Amino acid sequence: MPLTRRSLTQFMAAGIGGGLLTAGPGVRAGHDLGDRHPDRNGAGFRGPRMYRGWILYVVDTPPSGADDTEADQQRWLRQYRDGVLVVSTDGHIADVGNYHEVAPRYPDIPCRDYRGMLIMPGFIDSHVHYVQTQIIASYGRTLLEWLNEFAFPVEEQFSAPQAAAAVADIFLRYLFQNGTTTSVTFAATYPVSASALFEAASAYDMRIITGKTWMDRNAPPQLLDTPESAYRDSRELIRRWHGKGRNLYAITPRFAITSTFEQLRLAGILHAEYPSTYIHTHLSETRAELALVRELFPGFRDYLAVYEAAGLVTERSVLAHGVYLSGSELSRVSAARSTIAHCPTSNLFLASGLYDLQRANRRGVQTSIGTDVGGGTSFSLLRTLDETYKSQHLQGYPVNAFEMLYLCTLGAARHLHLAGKVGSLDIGHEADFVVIDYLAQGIQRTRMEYLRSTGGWTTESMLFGLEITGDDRNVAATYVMGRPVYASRLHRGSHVLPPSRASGVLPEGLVDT
Ligand SMILES: Nc1nc2[nH]cnc2c(=O)[nH]1
Repeated sequence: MPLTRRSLTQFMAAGIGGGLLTAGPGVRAGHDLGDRHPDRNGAGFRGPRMYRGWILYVVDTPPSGADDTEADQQRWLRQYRDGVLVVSTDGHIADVGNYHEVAPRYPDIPCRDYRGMLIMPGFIDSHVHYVQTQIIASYGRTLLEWLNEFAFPVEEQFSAPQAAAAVADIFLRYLFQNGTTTSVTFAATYPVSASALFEAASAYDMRIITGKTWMDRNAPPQLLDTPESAYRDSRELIRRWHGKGRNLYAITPRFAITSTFEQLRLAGILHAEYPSTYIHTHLSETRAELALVRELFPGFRDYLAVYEAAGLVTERSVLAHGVYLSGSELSRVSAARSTIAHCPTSNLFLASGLYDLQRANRRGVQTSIGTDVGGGTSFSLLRTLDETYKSQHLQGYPVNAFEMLYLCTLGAARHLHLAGKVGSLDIGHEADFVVIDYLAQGIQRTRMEYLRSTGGWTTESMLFGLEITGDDRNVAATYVMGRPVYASRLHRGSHVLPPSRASGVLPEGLVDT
């Protein structure tokens, strides 16, 4: 079934449920609340803000069992049922706590009322391919066929700066629509494809981790680079983007099948030269891939050993999938403090296999969650947690609601060395947060009414219901560095500007929220 390529014009016209609200770099001036001042566009005021709602976030690793009492939960959970989040002008969290204790301290700061909704840290997607946005749900193939038939052809389009910029912008809007505020994403082999995403993310002051993909074999010739060109181009991109604003660079060899050892070795050398970059690659996703890696690298004891020999297994490595890792490989991933990005919607869609989270936990392996679009089937981390639960439950590990939240907020932030910045709503963090209407769907209200009547309505049951039934319909608003970047049509107030035009042009003016 050949992929029909939609023109970008058609693509951009495709609707998104809510709307982009505002973009542009925030003002950085320390962590004080700051003075009110006109926005750079001159429309509306930027100043400190308060947000009232049910504030919920994890502050430490939740235990695996599901039977902690609410008192035990104090160790690793923060929640303020009638809470308030105070955000400074420079987009950091200045205060957080119970509304009636905290709000009186800030009598002059306007408050947005989100009572009846949750306020949680923005989600962190630890593995996704922005360049595969258009090929989501491409039918009936397993990984290697799917790459040849769908992924490689669409990625060829990203040599054109305009095409890359258009998809980068719409990709970010899908992330915001789904409450995602940090993303570790593949680009294509073309350097311009990485620059386009850095540029688009910079316009929102969003934290993005990406890099050009390295591939010097086993892919269409148009997509190939060489060890030297990949090294040179990546080094140039690192110098241009890494650490600029909130942008971070990931050295991104696709996987062992599409790189010679010489290329992998150069990727490792580049990482050693720029140790604050990340390594982002795929590892041990399908049996067919494993067999091919064995053929291509006959001298190595296993798949991981290829990356180890190239210097690619470090505490800054994000290794996507890890479905078929041996005990020895898991122990070595754990010792290196690398992270496995678990991508259940993709693993099920491509029939790759089931990642064993409990086994990984027992070996001390750090796991985060990735949507892996376009192999994955949704940009929603909530949808992805639903599939996480099912994939793990099938293997005897019905992962609990708080562990799932941890995996795509604080846990991911820790694994990415971003703790203290994102993944939490404690004071001093960057104000990336999502407002969740946990009763947006009728079935969620029906469920709550039943649980309330039977005494089963707790934070945990609310959260679990959200993770299993939730999706972008539950995302009321998304904020990046304290600025609103998305508000759903359902939840938008009259003070909010109309959505941007579908052309992808950024809206003028600001939302006074
Ligand atoms: N899911 C997935 N696995 C890969 N392995 C190598 N490339 C890819 C890709 O694009 N998607």
